[in-house]
Amino acid sequence: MFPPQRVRLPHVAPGQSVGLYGGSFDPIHDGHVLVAERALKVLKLDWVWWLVTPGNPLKTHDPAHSLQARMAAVRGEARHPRRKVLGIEEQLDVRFTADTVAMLTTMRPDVRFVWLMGADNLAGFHRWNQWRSIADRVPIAVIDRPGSRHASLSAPAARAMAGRRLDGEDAAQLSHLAPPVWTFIRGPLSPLSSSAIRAANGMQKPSPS
Ligand SMILES: Nc1ncnc2c1ncn2[C@@H]1O[C@H](COP(=O)(O)OP(=O)(O)OP(=O)(O)O)[C@@H](O)[C@H]1O
Ligand SMILES: O=C(O)c1ccc[n+]([C@@H]2O[C@H](COP(=O)([O-])O)[C@@H](O)[C@H]2O)c1
Repeated sequence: MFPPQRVRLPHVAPGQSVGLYGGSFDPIHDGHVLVAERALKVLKLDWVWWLVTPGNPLKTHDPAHSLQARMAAVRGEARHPRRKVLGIEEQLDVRFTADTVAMLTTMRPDVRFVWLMGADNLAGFHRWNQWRSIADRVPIAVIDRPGSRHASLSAPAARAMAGRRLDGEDAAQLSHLAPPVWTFIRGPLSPLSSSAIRAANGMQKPSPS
């Protein structure tokens, strides 16, 4: 299905765990860094791979910054150890997370991948292309976000996967469990959003998170 030879993945030892943190990062802000660092710690991950998307398939506007500029900014700002910054969706010309996850789990079946997302994304997860196939392939960690907790936990995908929810206190086990399985991670919150930053810079109106 995919031509893996077109993409080189970072080194990761067999059996290690990798948090896949997909995002527009248009631009990156401290809320993103908080999410990655919290996931790394709470889930006891070996790595976080920042997957900078060429463009969110559900967003109607193109990113304000080029993929190269966004990746460079992520490299500059996300200085936590154990991070890698990838543009594999551009390299493979895929846009849907289901395809990205299928490719990665096929290429590295010996790695424990976990998908990371903010709570606002769980609220709309049921609208993603083949969302159930994503949930069937990798555990999912949802990180709390101001104003999104209720909408996410009562969303169609959360209800559909209610029986597969792991208590947040057991989050360190998540990457060891067979999907579908997910957990909700609470902790320090950041009110930051890229759309508010773009609006403050006169780039576009803030979008509701
Ligand atoms: N402040 C935050 N707290 C928790 N999660 C966040 C926060 N900001 C972004 N995220 C999560 O990080 C990932 C990437 O988000 P994205 O790059 O779209 O940033 P954003 O601030 O939500 O942008 P926009 O305002 O343009 O929608 C998503 O999973 C999103 O839910
Ligand atoms: O595959 C989909 O249908 C899909 C729909 C919406 C968002 N995503 C992915 O979700 C991640 C977060 O996107 P964003 O724009 O909220 O940062 C990013 O990796 C997107 O490609 C994926």
